[in-house]
Amino acid sequence: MDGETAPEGYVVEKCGESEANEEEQTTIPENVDPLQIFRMPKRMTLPEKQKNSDETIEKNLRFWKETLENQRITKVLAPMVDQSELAFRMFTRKYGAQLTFTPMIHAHLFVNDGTYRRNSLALVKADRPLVVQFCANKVDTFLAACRLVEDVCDGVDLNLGCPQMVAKRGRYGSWLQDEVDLICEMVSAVRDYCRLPISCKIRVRDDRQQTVEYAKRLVDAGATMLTVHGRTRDMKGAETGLADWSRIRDVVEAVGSRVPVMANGNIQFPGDVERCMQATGAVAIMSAEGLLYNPLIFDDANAHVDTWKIAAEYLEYAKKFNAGTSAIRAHVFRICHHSLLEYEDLRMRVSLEHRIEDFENIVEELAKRAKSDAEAGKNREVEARTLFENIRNGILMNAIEVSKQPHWISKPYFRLKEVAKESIVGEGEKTFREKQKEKLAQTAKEMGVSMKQARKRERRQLSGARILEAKKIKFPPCARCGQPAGQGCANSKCKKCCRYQSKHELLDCKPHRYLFASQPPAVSAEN
Ligand SMILES: Cc1cc2nc3c(=O)[nH]c(=O)nc-3n(C[C@H](O)[C@H](O)[C@H](O)COP(=O)(O)O)c2cc1C
Repeated sequence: MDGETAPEGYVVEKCGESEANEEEQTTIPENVDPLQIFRMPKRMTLPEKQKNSDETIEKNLRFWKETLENQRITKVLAPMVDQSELAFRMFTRKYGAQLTFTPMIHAHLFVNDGTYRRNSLALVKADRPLVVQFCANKVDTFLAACRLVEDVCDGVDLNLGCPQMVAKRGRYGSWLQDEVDLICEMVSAVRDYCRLPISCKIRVRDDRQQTVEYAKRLVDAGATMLTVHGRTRDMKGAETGLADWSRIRDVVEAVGSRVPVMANGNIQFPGDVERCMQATGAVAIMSAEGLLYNPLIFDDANAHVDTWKIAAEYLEYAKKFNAGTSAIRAHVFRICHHSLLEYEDLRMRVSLEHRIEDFENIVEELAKRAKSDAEAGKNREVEARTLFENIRNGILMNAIEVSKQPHWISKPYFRLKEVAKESIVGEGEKTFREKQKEKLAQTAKEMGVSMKQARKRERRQLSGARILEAKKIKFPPCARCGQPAGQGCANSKCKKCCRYQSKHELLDCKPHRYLFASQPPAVSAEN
């Protein structure tokens, strides 16, 4: 089936897939437990396309303004690929997030691939209000995707901010901002034919006036809410830098009376929400990285606590809401970022483990070490309090100050460029990055290869050495043959030696699934 030109009322299914028994329920039943997980069905039928009445369009236009006002929503969790998954959405809600966005979903895959659809969207009734975000570059596909989620969320959003190369190749995100007519057509189609209000998430353009014109066009086309990220498309990776809140204010002044504008960028400390609202005039604040490194920044009372406590609680949510391994790993990395820089072996374990129990063990170990670090003389109480006081007094903590705080206290992550801005580097001195670059140029020259190749080789060597190092930690040698022993093996042996010993001595080893003691050999897993 061609998702781009699909006729009305078609059945959406993956090519070659026949799932006669698959449920076709597309709404969350009324009497369901608010925490029960609902997944999108693999097979879905789009109802007849009907044009919205003027009243519906008018109602949708008012929806976000009234919802944000009535529910006093000011704190919003940003859409983040693999990171604003159900578990993290629910976790941040506990600590102050009032509106959440799903990770970006590819509209084309969502419409055409039942397996992708099922895996890309997990929902619970308690996670509302919720916006489902799509990326798309075709009017029909985008509209079909939006109509598929009509009964499971409160709004749909078009991602016009993603600056990555993958988005450039796929022609979506911020790379679509050069095709404003197409964007407007997509937005208008949803306004006219979908029951949900449509919003857009944009980046500021290089030029102030251009940004304002862009925002006006989107609102004219039917956008009922705008999120403005105060960085341009080129501000990414090492060049991320600080968001410019004054550029967000331009948009608020231009269209703020017609639709709500949310500000995004640089929310890293609790007080930043109020500061940003004041500086931009935006009605609400959206945070992404700030919440990843410290999921409690929206909760002024608890904002700076031990990272291992936060990580342990997140893992409970991950278990409850069935988060995927890559999302869990990335969250543990970010929440415990500063501590994992101290404990290299734990960092390696985070990158290699897969099971949730393993992540729990790592966090437990981190807690033990952090506590003993604290007992070993660092004046944790005073330092933590200083950090909090500084924030409360509205003194924006600079990177140097933050880096002085104990690593186990949650705090934001600063990129080198921002650190440099905060005058960690004296005048005329070279930044860490510049020094690294010089070193790499020297290596490349010696090896007679390009800088890119030299960097690749360096990385390969580094990761090889790290994996070997981690393997040493993970797999102690088998007590019999010296090969790596199985993880958690009851006999401290490799699989083969464990089987030999278990069979002859009638022992159980659960990790290797040998049950010679508890089950007769005939039904043992060795067969
Ligand atoms: C891990 C990660 C994933 C992201 N994924 C998305 C996404 O799916 N859709 C989107 O519009 N923006 C995405 N973004 C951008 C954020 O929503 C946000 O606009 C950006 O990080 C700036 O906000 P911040 O300064 O609070 O981090 C992502 C950002 C991060 C860090």
